[in-house]
Order: sequence, then C-alpha cells, then structure tokens
Amino acid sequence: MDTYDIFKKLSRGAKFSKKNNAKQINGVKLEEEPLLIKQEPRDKHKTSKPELNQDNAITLLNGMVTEKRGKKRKITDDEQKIKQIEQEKINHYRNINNITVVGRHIPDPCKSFEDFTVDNDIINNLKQCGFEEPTPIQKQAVPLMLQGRQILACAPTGSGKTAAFLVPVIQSLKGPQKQGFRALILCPTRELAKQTQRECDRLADGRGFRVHIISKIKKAMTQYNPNGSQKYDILVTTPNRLCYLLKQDPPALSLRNVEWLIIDEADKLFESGVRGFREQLTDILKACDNENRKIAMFSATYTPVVAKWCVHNMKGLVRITIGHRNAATELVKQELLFVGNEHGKLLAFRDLVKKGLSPPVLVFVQSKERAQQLFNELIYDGINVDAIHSDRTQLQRDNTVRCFREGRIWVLICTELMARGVDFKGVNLVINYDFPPSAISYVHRIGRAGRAGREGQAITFFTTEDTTNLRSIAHVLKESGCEVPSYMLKLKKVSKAQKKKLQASAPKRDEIVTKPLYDRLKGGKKMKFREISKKIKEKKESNAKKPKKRKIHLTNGENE
Ligand SMILES: Nc1ncnc2c1ncn2[C@@H]1O[C@H](COP(=O)(O)OP(=O)(O)OP(=O)(O)O)[C@@H](O)[C@H]1O
Repeated sequence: MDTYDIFKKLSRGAKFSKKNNAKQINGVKLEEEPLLIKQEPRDKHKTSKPELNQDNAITLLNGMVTEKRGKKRKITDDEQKIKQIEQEKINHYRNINNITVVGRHIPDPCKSFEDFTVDNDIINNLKQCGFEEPTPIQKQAVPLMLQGRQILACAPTGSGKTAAFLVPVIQSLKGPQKQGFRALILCPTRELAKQTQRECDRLADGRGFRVHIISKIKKAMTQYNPNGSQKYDILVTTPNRLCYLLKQDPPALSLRNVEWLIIDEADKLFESGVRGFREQLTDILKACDNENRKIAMFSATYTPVVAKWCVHNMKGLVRITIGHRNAATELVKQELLFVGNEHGKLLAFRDLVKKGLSPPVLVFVQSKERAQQLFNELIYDGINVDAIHSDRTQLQRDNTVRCFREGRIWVLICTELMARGVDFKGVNLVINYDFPPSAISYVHRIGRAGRAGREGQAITFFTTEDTTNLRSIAHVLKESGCEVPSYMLKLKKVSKAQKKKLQASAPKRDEIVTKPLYDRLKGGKKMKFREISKKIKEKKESNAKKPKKRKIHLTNGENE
C-alpha cells in the first residue's frame, strides 16, 4: 500500500475546499488542528524538500505529507526506506539527548554550533563564552526559532535556556535599527533581567544592539518616548515596571514593533494573584500588537495552565521537553534531613559548618524576616554571610549579588526571590533551611547548584510541620536518582486545597534564635523565676494538646 492508498483510506468521505487552499477532512482544518499529538518530525532543517511542492502537498491527519495524484511522481519504495532510515537516525539522536518534541514540521536538532544557520559572529561569540557544543535545549529550540516558530520549551535548570532564545533573537534582528524595541524578554525578577541583559550583550557582541533594562522609572518615563529617536532594539524587563510605563497616558513606551516576545520562567509569569504576573502579562500581550509577533516561552517547570494557553493562542506551536517534566537536575546530589524542630535547624546548620562547608553556599528561607533573623545568628558565628530579600534597596541587592559572584561572600541567605533563573557560577551547596512551598519551588531552588554541567549538592531541612509537601518533593528526589526512605513516597496524598494554602501563606515558624526558651518567654520583661516556670509549663501543656504526629523516620533510619 503506498502513501496515496493510505491517504485514500484515511480521507474517505472527506471534502476538500479549494477556496482558500486549506485542507479539510470532514470540516476539520488540518493546518490548524490543536497540536496535541506527539509526532515525529519530517523535514530536515537545512535541506528543502525537492520532491514536494507546497501547492500540491496534502497533509494527512497523522502529519504525513503526500501529493495530489497525477501531478507528480509517486515516492518509490527505496526513497521511502531512505527517508525512514534518516528519520530513525534523527529520532535516535533526539532520544540520546532526551529531547521530546510535539508539533508539526519540526526541523532536525543541530549537532554543533556550526549547524545553526546563524552568522559567524554569533558562533564566535558562543565560543568566546567557552561553550563547546549546544546543550540539548539549544540543539532543538534554536533551529525552530530561526524558522520563526513559536515554542513552549521546558528544560532543566542550568541547561542553557537563555542562550537558546537569545541566539535566534539576535540572528533574526540582524542589526540595530531605528524602529524602537523589536524584541522583548520578560523575567520575574530584576536580578534575572540583569543577568539576561549581560548574556545578551555577550552573545550579540559586535552587532551594536542597544539592549535595555528598565531601572529607574522616573528616567524611563522620558527615555523611551515612542515619538523620540527610537534608538533601542532589545528590552529585558520585569512585568511590573513595563506595565507602569504602558499605563501612562500617552504610554511612555511602545511595543508595537516587537517581533519576538520571550517569556522566561513562563509558569511563574502565568501565576495569578499578588505573587504572579498574570494580569500584567495580559496587558503586555495586548501592547505587543505587531502582526508578525512571535512568542517563545521557557521554563524548567511546566504547568498545564501555560500549556493550555499556548495551544490556544500560539499558531504552529511546537512543544519541546528535555528530560522529564518538572524534574530536578540530575547534577545535584539531594538529601532530605529531618531536624525535629526550628531549634534543630540551627544545630544542623552549625553542624554542617563544623564539618566544613565548601562555599559558595545558598541558603533559602521562607521570608525576609527569617532571612534577617538567620543573618543575625550566623554573623555572630563568624561566617562570611549576607542576606538578600525584597526589603533591601536595589543598590544593596546589586552589591550583595556582586560580592557573592566575586567570592567575597561565602554564604548567601535568600528568599524565593533568588529561586528562579539566577546563575551563580559554581554554587556548591543549596540549603533549604525552610522547606520549599511546592515541588516546583524545590526544583528551582536546588537548580541554583549543578549548572552548566557542574555537580552540586542540596540539603533540605524538614520538621514535623513540613509533611504537606514532603511526599511530592520526595518523588522529585527519587525521579532524579537520589535515595529516599520508602515511607516518604507512601505518605498520604495531600489535597490541592491544602497545597494551595501553603503556597499562599508560609507556615508559622518559631523565630530563628539561639536564646534559651526562658529568655524568649521573658520577651525582655523582668519576670520572677516562678512566673517563667509557669509560662514554660503552659507552653508544654499547649504543645501536648496538639494532635500527635505520626512517627517520622530520620534519614539515617532512626525513629524520632
Ligand atoms: N552550550 C553551552 N555550553 C556550556 N555552558 C553553557 C552553554 N549554554 C549556556 N551555558 C552556561 O550554562 C549556565 C546556565 O545557563 P542558563 O542560565 O541559561 O540556564 P537556564 O536553563 O536558563 O537555567 P534556569 O532554569 O535556572 O533559569 C550559564 O552559566 C551559561 O553561560
């Protein structure tokens, strides 16, 4: 049975509308079918398809392409076999690189930088950065974006997603023009935006692009005047600052010439509520109203909300996944450490210091108050430590990040602010002092170590208060090949409502402080010993009334 016979069988009863050349089967527009079926690619990235003419081509439901009979010769069995062998080689190459693609007419992954159809200066810049070969996400995302395809890409933390979108953007913008911003890159934090701007400058070196970041709002109000000289090319920013400028009357900035809209950390930007940027994203999308606008979304984690939006709003979408969805990088050795209670965390931390920490170390806590408390404790231990959180001024934040990058700070205490995207070279250890609010947050936090092929370590403290997410995080560890006690994997599933509650507000925890209990109960007041003992007794009684927790096994196999 040849392809035409297959086509006849599949399309029995189908009507073909010649009107707009759209191929229809029983009223279904084949070109715009939702891209939900996993498909193998058909056409090669660089080679054109000599035997098929687009006008003659008919796309079948399974994505096979054939010709209308009579106009051109049939594909011979030998040609079919050769095509099949080529396809198998490509599939094998994707398999060994853990690349999964979903979509139509997907170009082959590139094996080397030379396979990218980009100008030599970009390849030289990549090599200047010390990169020897493309990472798997770069191998597949770059050829797709170079063809102007819209993509949703999910690849592990530290796997080079930034260069994967910057290379095609730089190539497609060619050189500076006086049209205002033609590429917009959105990031959830200013630290990440600055880092992306730096990487863009490195990769576009020699092209003379004006890559901007909105820093001072007051200056920005006049700087990007849409009626001015428009001497800007690429804008890297957080959504809030951009929306502020767009909301001015008249808008202080125009996005009407944006050809590429890159949404980095897409799942974060799609979150709604105070911590997310969903509303701002809607306004920004509205402002990017160029008919040639293309969107590319990147993240290490995947949420169905983003995927659904992409399927409905991005024509010709291709989805790329590297490895397993929402998996932690395999380069990080992970450990869950039961520490009993809040006081146990400080003891455990000091124990790690005693055994010898190898800096740089990142320590995550759940709030800015706790970041400050832990800082106050560690600074007296003589540790070379600093803290970064949203209460510090931008200048302080920038200085702290710089000192940490330069190795002048060894231990950096941070909040969720630094969990995503930030690329500190060679972080050896991530300590989750406070348990992460979700498995997704866990994946991003520990992904600050083990980047660009280097190995790292992550230790996550947990107490009896942290059982809500223990099961899902234990599964992340198991997926990436780390050992976890089997009881953790068998813990009861927690309802979505409970998980949401935890994400919305972090659990209440005792202050991070070494002072003994009676000192804390005194709270600075003068108290008689009898009063203090009474308070301690009350506290003990109230603790005893709390429902008994199930026995927790320690990571070393002992029971609590
Ligand atoms: N082809 C390459 N070869 C070697 N190193 C690379 C390559 N591409 C990028 N890198 C480096 O890898 C590191 C991580 O890259 P990047 O920050 O883009 O990761 P990411 O996938 O965006 O991570 P995250 O999900 O945490 O944001 C950077 O230091 C970058 O310079």
